[in-house]
Amino acid sequence: MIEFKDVSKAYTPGQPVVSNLNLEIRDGEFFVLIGPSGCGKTTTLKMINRLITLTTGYIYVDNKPISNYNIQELRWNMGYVLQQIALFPNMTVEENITVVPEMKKWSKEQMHDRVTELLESIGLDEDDYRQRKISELSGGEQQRIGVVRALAADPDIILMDEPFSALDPISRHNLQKDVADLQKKWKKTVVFVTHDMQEALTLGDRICLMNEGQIVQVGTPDEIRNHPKNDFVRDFLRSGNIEAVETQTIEQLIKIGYLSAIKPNAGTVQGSFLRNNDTIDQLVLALAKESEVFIKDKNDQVIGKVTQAHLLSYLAETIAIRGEAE
Ligand SMILES: Nc1ncnc2c1ncn2[C@@H]1O[C@H](COP(=O)(O)OP(=O)(O)OP(=O)(O)O)[C@@H](O)[C@H]1O
Repeated sequence: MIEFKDVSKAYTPGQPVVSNLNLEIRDGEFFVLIGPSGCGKTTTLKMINRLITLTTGYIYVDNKPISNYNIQELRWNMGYVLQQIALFPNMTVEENITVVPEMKKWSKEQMHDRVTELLESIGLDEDDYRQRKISELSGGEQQRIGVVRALAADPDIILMDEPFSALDPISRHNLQKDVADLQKKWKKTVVFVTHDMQEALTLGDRICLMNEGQIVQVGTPDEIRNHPKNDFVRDFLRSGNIEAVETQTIEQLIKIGYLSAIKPNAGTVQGSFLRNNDTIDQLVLALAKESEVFIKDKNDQVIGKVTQAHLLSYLAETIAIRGEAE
């Protein structure tokens, strides 16, 4: 667990950019820090691995103040992924991934197996990618390597600072999915900074919305969407084109009848699947590739399918309604 107790940071004495932060980030949780530019997200994140020294208060990792840790021990146990890909361009993929395991004196065999495992986990062919130089990879591939490098020495905590903001929407979406899958698989505690509300709602188990160095609201995506604490939270939701949960999830299409039944006795259903509480954005991406997508409910039961025609009709209606409102 990571715990903030009355934490403040002032780069200039008397002018705190983060004030009286009290937070508990649970083990295995995907915790998102979000807020407008300059609100103190990066400062908060970097205080956790002591890249920035806090001014007052305490941060505890597993009940021990971070100041009591040997700094190497602390950082080796925290993966760190940045927006600017901080890989070594002239070194190979393998050499980049094994920087920390190398420092921790893992055996050659252990490191080789770990690289294989990590490349597999992000769908990159190990024979093709292991010996490639970073400079020979696309931006999306580089950022994938950045993510698995942070996982290489099996840290308990991963800190991520706007890791996908420089990527195109498709690479971004794919990497979001990879990171969500990796976090679930390896049960890491992730602290993730973003200013993109859609990203926060998709990835976060809990979201901490900050403004001017203070916490405005902490809650699950549903709590934030359904019970925004004040107008600032409402405005921030709107900035991500998120009005309210029911207008933005597949459930909305289902409610108005855009769901086709699947023939009884159709046998095993094959194709793409989404859940009724997934977002319309996810549906758009899925239906850009397939003509129909099967929808599951929260109990994992397939309840029907949504087609491209359904989506188009729904979007046309939404545009028409917006037009009337304006
Ligand atoms: N090294 C520094 N020295 C002085 N002031 C700083 C320093 N780093 C950040 N600040 C200031 O602290 C405040 C918070 O910055 P921080 O980078 O934490 O915000 P942020 O929410 O991550 O912003 P962004 O989304 O733009 O990255 C800003 O006003 C910034 O100008």
